[in-house]
Formats: sequence, C-alpha cells, structure tokens
Amino acid sequence: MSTSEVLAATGVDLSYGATHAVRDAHIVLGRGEVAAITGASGSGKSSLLYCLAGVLPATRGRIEFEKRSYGDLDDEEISTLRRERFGFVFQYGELLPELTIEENTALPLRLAGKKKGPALAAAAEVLDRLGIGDLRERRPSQVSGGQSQRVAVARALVHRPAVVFADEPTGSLDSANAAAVLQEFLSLARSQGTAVLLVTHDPAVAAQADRNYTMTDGTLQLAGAAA
Ligand SMILES: Nc1ncnc2c1ncn2[C@@H]1O[C@H](COP(=O)(O)OP(=O)(O)OP(=O)(O)O)[C@@H](O)[C@H]1O
Repeated sequence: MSTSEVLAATGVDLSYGATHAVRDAHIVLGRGEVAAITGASGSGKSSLLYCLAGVLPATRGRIEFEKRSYGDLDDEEISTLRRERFGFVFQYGELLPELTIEENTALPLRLAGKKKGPALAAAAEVLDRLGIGDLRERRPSQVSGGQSQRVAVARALVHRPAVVFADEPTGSLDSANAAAVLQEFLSLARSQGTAVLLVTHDPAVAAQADRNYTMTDGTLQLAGAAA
C-alpha cells in the first residue's frame, strides 16, 4: 500500500481508572487504506478506535490527522473534524427513527451546513450506489437489518470523509448479508479514497482489509500486510 498518511498514532495509552485498556499503540493509516483490528472481547479494540477518532482522549501518546496533532486542537476543532472529515458506522446502524432513510443519510451534510435540496440529492446518489435508492422515503422501522446497515454505511460516506471508523459494522447481520454489506461498503469507500478503520471479531471481515492488526490485552500488533 503506497499512499500518503492520513492518520498516525504513536505510543497511545488509554486507561479507565485502574483498567489499562490500550498500551503503547502505534498505527498508521494511509489515504484510502482499509485496516482491520481483530481481537478478543475486552482486548481494547473499541477503546483504541474511539481514541483515534477523537472521541475518547488518550491518556498518553500522540495522534495526528493530516499531520495535525489532536493535542493542538481545541474541543470545537476536534468536533468539527469528527463531523466533517470522519464517518462512523456502528453495529446496529443507530439511525434516527423519526427521519426518513434519505434524511438519515443526508445528516452529515446538513450538519456541515449544506442546503436541504443538494444534501438530499447527494444522499439519494449514495443510496442508489448501495442498491437501496427505492427505500429513500421509508423510515428505519420499515427496512430490514441488512438494509438498515447499508443506510448506516451511506450516512458514513455521504460527505466523502477522509476516514470512516467502523465498530463491528456487520456484527448484527447473518454471514451472507454481512459479507455483501461489507463488500459494498469497502468498494464505495475505496472508490472515493476514504480510509476505513474497522474493528471486528470476525476473521472473514478482517480478510477484506489491506492491513490487519491484532489486539491482545491492550497491545496492538501488525499481523502482516495482505496487499
Ligand atoms: N467506559 C469504560 N469504563 C471503564 N472500563 C471500560 C470502559 N470501556 C471499556 N472498559 C474496559 O476496557 C477494556 C477494553 O474494552 P473495549 O470495549 O475497548 O474492548 P473491545 O476489544 O472493544 O471489546 P468487545 O469486542 O467486547 O467490544 C475492557 O477491560 C473493558 O471492560
């Protein structure tokens, strides 16, 4: 994998009181690169992901996005970064029940100040690319689990973020559905140059990444490049 570096972490620790969840983590993510972190439950995968996403403050170490250290950014700059340059996918989609599929998808663009018409048009285009354009007027309660995860993927990518952080993005789906959603997610991310950092229990999911890391008791290790 070539590419310029978009996210880099060195010597990152994260503790919750006496629990040392992440120990001296080093990771570099290139532009458009897909990296997966696998590991047992409680090994610290989600803690590291949320640290790298600027959601949880690291106890020690340095994290840089496009060469700017989080330590040099104030809270407002960090939240702008999260909102405009990052996307997020969680295990259960976490769509807003009162909004339509199209409105849910357009949310990052609306939060970034884009007008409703162009935001909905961009949402419709991404939903089409994920094969669910015909569901755009429905509410989340009126779509299946797999469709709902595709909407979550559409919402994470609609503003063409630099990085998507995905925590068990297909963990709620059966294996056939999980494989299809993951493939569509990564193919769309790669086509727009968005890097993806995904956390998973599932080796089949990790096998789709360009680079694999494993996490054991808070320690991150590169498992070897797959591409
Ligand atoms: N908010 C918190 N307060 C205290 N301890 C926490 C908190 N969140 C996580 N932990 C602890 O930190 C450690 C790492 O948890 P984390 O959720 O990062 O692991 P994980 O590998 O993502 O697990 P899973 O695969 O089960 O989601 C665990 O020992 C967990 O109990």
